[in-house]
Amino acid sequence: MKNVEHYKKGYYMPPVVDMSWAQKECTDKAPTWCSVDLRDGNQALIIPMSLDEKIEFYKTLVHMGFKEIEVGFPAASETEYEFLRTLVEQDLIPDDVTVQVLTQAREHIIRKTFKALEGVKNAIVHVYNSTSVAQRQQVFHKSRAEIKKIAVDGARLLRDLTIEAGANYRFEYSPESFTGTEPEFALEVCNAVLDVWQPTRDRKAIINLPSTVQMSMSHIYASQIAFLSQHLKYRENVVLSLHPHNDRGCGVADAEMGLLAGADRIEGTLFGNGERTGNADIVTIGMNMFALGIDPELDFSHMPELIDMYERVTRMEVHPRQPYAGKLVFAAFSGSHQDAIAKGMKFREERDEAYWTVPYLYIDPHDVGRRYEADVIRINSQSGKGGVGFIMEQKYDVNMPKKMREDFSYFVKEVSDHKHQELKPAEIYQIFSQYYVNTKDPIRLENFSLQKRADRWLGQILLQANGEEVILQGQGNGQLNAVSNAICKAYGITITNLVYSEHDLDRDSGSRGIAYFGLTDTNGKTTWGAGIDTDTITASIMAFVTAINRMEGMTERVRFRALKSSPAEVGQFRASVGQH
Ligand SMILES: CC(=O)SCCNC(=O)CCNC(=O)[C@H](O)C(C)(C)COP(=O)(O)OP(=O)(O)OC[C@H]1O[C@@H](n2cnc3c(N)ncnc32)[C@H](O)[C@@H]1OP(=O)(O)O
Ligand SMILES: CC(C)C(=O)C(=O)O
Ligand SMILES: [Mg+2]
Repeated sequence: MKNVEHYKKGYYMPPVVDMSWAQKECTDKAPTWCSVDLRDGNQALIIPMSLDEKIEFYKTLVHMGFKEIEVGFPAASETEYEFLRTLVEQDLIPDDVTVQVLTQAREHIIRKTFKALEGVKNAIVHVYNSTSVAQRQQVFHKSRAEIKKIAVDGARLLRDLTIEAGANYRFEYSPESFTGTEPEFALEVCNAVLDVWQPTRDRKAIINLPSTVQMSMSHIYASQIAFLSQHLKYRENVVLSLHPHNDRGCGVADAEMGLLAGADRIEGTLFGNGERTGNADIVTIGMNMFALGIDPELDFSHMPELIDMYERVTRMEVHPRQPYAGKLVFAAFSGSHQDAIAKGMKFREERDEAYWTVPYLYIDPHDVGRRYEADVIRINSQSGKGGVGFIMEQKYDVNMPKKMREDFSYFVKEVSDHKHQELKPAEIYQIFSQYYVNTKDPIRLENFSLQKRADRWLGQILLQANGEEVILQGQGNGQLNAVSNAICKAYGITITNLVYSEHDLDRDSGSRGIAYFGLTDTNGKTTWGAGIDTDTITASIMAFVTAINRMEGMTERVRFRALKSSPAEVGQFRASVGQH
């Protein structure tokens, strides 16, 4: 690509670092989470949230279990200031929740921030200044010592104003643009800040290391974190926090690796909203833990409602492929995946497995409030019999014979291919009803009678065919046999193989049953049909008639034979079966 020579790495390797953390597989407990949706997320929106929208978002965060929430930058605007005041005045901060506020390391901004905090019981005051080489050179025009002084002066003011307020606020410091800062210098500044705050076991300080702009692969960021974790003063009294952004698309990976490297806390947002490419996505990080059997201690089980709130108040959209949350993340369109999922679900049901192992589904969609029928098996021209069968069985109780499933799924696939559209379960059922159940063309079952004579059954069947009424007669060793013989003889059909099954439609309010017939002709071609009725024998005859109707050339056959009975014969038959 042109202009590649304009770029070089913008990060700095730590001088020495113990990399043994890289041997760990995963974290074994949830970190302290801090949502920065209402500050970092909000400052990245085209239209920042209104007061009411912030309150709604805040209440959701509390409900999900966040114990630390950065509620804003009170010195930034009237809305930001008012929001914190509203939380205080409406008593919206539970005792176990700490609100966090961000401030630049500038005196008038810090003072305004403290004013906004009046009456807050538990607060974290978060002060930052940029320490990177680029910002020292281009923005602040200051030496390392002068940059350190901004941080230390800010830290002192936080300490003094807290004492003055008689409060017990906790403090957080961020060397902003940490990823573009030499790790030794970031360490020097953080240690100088900690020297001012003198953190204790009961009042720990938070050192937050942001990838304000992500500049390296995740193991490099993590080795920078490890370096600070291993060399910070007062380490046991410091909560080491991460604040990854996503410029290289690795925000979640940075958070996960940073935790392995020694961090205790994560700042991030729901669905990764935030400046430019966003902040680290707490939903993904938390759900990644969940999927490994580690309790994230945040509740993501109402994901659809969470998305609804998020999209409404931020005016952002959750991407359909957003991990764990997107509309399509549990969807399988392709036949072999659907087949494996349907079999995996059955296996799980039969074996009552303790652990989730269903192929192609990383987690159980139910755990995040999603539904199998609507979200998992989705039908289009890539789908197969497993998927169509799954929908028909799970949603409509229709359990077709295996070969019929195949036949029906090819039929459905063709419809989808021609329409160039996904087919929803209701559309699939409609296709089934229209083409495979109780069909009336070219022959329509009007009535029938069955009588047993010695060990034989005599069948009479009244049909409407070719615009005429016709009574057919046949006999056989069973009821269905008598009817099928009558029809086959009349229309010259030879059946070489026959498959039959039936079952109740358990969820059907009219307590109907369904019967299926597969009829193989002399060319070896099998045609399928189904019949639904409250009476089992009627359902079976309907299924047989449907399979006959669906046979190739049946319309021509019916027209050619042009069978008809006289009105007197039909009237007599009707009277004999009690039909008027
Ligand atoms: C990576 C991050 O997300 S950091 C958070 C960023 N978020 C925001 O900025 C949103 C809220 N901010 C605001 O509303 C405004 O910036 C305010 C109200 C806080 C301040 O506005 P202004 O007074 O106009 O200052 P502005 O933010 O433009 O900063 C410019 C000055 O502050 C200095 N400055 C910027 N950040 C800091 C800091 N963290 N500490 C100390 N000084 C700083 C700059 O060097 C510059 O100084 P100069 O005037 O001597 O050149
Ligand atoms: C204020 C700091 C922590 C920040 O948002 C960043 O550096 O990304
Ligand atoms: Mg940020």
